Amino acid sequence: MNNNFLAAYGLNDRFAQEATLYQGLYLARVIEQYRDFYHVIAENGELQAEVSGKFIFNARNNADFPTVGDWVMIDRLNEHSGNAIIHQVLRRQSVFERKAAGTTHAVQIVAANIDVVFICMSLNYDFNVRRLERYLTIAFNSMATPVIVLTKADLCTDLDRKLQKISDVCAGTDVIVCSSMTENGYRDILTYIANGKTVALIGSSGVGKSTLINRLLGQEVLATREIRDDDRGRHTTTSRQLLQLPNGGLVIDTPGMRELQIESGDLAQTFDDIAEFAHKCRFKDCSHTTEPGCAVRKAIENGELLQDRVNSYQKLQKELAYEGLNSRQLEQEKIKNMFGSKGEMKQAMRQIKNKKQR
Ligand SMILES: Nc1nc2c(ncn2[C@@H]2O[C@H](COP(=O)(O)OP(=O)(O)OP(=O)(O)O)[C@@H](O)[C@H]2O)c(=O)[nH]1
Ligand SMILES: [Zn+2]
Repeated sequence: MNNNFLAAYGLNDRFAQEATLYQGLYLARVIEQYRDFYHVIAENGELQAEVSGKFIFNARNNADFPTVGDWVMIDRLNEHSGNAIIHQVLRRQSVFERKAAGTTHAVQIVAANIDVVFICMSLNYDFNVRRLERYLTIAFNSMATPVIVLTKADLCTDLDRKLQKISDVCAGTDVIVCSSMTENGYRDILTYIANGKTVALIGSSGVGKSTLINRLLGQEVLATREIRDDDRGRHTTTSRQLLQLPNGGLVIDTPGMRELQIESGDLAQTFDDIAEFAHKCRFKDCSHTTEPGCAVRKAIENGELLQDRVNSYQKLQKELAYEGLNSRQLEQEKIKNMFGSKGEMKQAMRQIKNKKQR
């Protein structure tokens, strides 16, 4: 297998190793998703592919189907006898999901195997610490590493105050300040995009994600807003969803990633300060509203916690869909199906756990 070529598409030892479980099949990465087929990159280059009938039969829900960023096992390396057939999706290292429109239970996977997710927020009108908390929750739940990117520094006059506000809610997450108005305005971001690493950008519309991706690409591949306004639709010049950057990194930019809202998430990590107090509440399922012996309310009274922050925690808690599985649970389910022996499964679970603790 020519893994050097695929390394430029993010192949690492973990996937290469898992691929050896599937004798006679070839490793490929999904770079684009259409309704009924995919574009994948394999060791000889790009191919059109579709899932096998057996795959469809065995799929339990949408989340089982390949998505952009997935590593898959296909049956051929050339197209001469029709589409390549996808037989298997390798276990995802990270996964971004959203609820499918109009349903309460079905989740839709929007991208997989992202190493670093840039949470983009502009320093002017979009600046909102509560929104940042939401995106951090999404990021932590995905198992990708979040980095906060503050855009449009040129439009901000009180940077220090805003940075302080951010450090109050997300100590431990790196923060980058950037601007497209200066030549080197994106230099710091590049330090997070190593060779073969896959990144993605999330954040509200208009914060400058396309501008940033174009800068990273070194060319105007994506239509930014001023171009889009008089030109129909977005991404007019390309429909690629997984792009290679000149420095060897990869960026995933799917419509789904752009529309991510908080739908599932593990709030504990984003709100670990609150969780610490909640631990000491008299009742295990304390809602921190009227219960006696509530350590969270006491912390607010003592000035150890901000009422605002607790409010947004409670609001998010309500919004979270607890029905259905979150992405981590989905992956665990999948491992169970994939690995026959308990030992193999345990090992895989340990890997996930280690990754989570990092
Ligand atoms: N002043 C200033 N404007 C910027 C900066 N970065 C982007 N913009 C402008 O902000 C507008 C929106 O930028 P886009 O890159 O299209 O935003 P986006 O996040 O991709 O938006 P969606 O595609 O809708 O998600 C454009 O007019 C950009 O030129 C910046 O650093 N400073
Ligand atoms: Zn309480």
